[in-house]
Amino acid sequence: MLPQALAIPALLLLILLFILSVALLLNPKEHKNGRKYPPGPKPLPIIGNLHQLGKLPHRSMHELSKKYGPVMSLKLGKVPTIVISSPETAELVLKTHDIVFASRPITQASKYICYDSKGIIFTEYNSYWRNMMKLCMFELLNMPKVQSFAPLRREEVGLFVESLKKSAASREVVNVSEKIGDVVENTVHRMIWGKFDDKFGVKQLARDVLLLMGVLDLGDYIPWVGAFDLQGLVRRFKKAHKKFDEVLEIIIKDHEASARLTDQKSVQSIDFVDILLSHMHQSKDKHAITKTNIKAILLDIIIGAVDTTIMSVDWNMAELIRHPRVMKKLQDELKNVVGMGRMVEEADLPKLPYLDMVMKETFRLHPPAPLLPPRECTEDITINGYFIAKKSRVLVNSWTLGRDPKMWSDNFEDFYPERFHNTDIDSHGHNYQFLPFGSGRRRCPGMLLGLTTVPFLLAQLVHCFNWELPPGVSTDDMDMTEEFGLTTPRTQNLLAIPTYRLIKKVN
Ligand code: HEM
Repeated sequence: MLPQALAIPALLLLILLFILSVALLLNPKEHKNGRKYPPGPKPLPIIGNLHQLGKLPHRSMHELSKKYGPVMSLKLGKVPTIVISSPETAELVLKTHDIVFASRPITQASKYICYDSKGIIFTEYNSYWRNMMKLCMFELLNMPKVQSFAPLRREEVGLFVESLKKSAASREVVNVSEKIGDVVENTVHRMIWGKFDDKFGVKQLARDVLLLMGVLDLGDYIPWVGAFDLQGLVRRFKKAHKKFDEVLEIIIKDHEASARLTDQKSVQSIDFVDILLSHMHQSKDKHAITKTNIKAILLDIIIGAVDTTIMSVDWNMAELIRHPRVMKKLQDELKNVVGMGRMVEEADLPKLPYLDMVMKETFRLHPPAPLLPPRECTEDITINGYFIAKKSRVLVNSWTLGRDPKMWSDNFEDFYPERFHNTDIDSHGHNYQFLPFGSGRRRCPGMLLGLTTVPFLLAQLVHCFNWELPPGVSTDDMDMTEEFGLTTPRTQNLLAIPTYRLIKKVN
């Protein structure tokens, strides 16, 4: 018999143990080996929680996280996956423990299309990635380099405005999304290859690659689907890669030949291929840059730059047309700062605070990469009290962060750029409720370029033209549904009629 003094605590302990065991039986995942695992919906055999992703996984995960919390566990096929859904936990992953989450999983697409993951985006975190990132940051995407391409952007945007002016003169309905796509593609491709006539169809090949990269590849989650190529994707990946590679070879050979012919190219005509070729085989160690590395970087730059920029400008225009008050306020700012006699110059951008707020508000509601490209955890770690095993895939739901009512107040669903007024929230990745370019070591290296191209193009569209929807279409009819892929564009193209509004001839 237990002494009376101990009997009551022992009984209490027994009751407690019983309650705990029942709780563990009901939710066996949450505690194992003394570890507390993140909660999440129960996975099915083989597919795990794949069936719960729906057409728009960021939205499905948003709904699930309301029930399971900001560190949620899913099993995608056989891949343990953690979804991060609050600014506090995002900070733990992207700042406090950044190095543990700085790797990316290798996917079939990155293996077969992106030169066995030899670029930047889909590369594991290691000395190879650090070297490639350094090369990109110092040689291609730093501020002086971004500025050196300003004349190119100005020329392409000038052509873009001229073509819209023609449509305006004939009151044509313009496919604004397509036009934005063209000007962004022209700008990015010219920066990469220089002025070219695209006789090999590299733009279309790049489009094919971008489309394939966005397909949900079940082989990444259920190995036998990949091994037997049941979706037929591996065949398509290899075919797209081969075609793209053949054209790249020709373009690179062309550049090598012209480099031999002309010792000195003018600074303005130097493109990314020239810059990268000048670094080829410079060092003798394992980090020497080879032609394959160059091709992989060029492809990753296309993957990183094209669709993100197009969809950013497109969503901005769609939101502005839906919100005439905001459009008018932005046009007034442009009128006051730039005047009605000329187009916007890049030098004007820092003097346009409302334009900056509009762009941020669009990024908040429509982040181009709503789940950020996946990270992979490189060691066992505990986040917010939850154990996360090495090799888990980690998704930061940037779309949810932009809708956190604690951070953005109850009107978080509204398009209201003024919410950024008098705040120090910027796009650089240290405000964890707002991560359009990600954060930490893997933050977007093209951020400066993106933060120049997007507002420059947008400002031009808004300053040079008034926009109205086609006859019979009202703002309520605008379909704002998203499509999930590598980025998250609108499913419908934006159609509108421009009216030219500048007074003098465009300079
Ligand atoms: C509006 C434009 C853009 C947006 C919104 C955007 C967004 C992003 C995001 C969210 C990431 C993932 C960051 C993370 O995991 O923390 C990323 C990565 C990346 N972006 Fe961008 N991006 C844009 C433009 C560009 C441009 C113009 C380039 C290149 C010229 C570029 C190249 C890359 C690359 C190479 C990575 C991979 C970085 C790594 O994994 O180490 N991006 N971008």
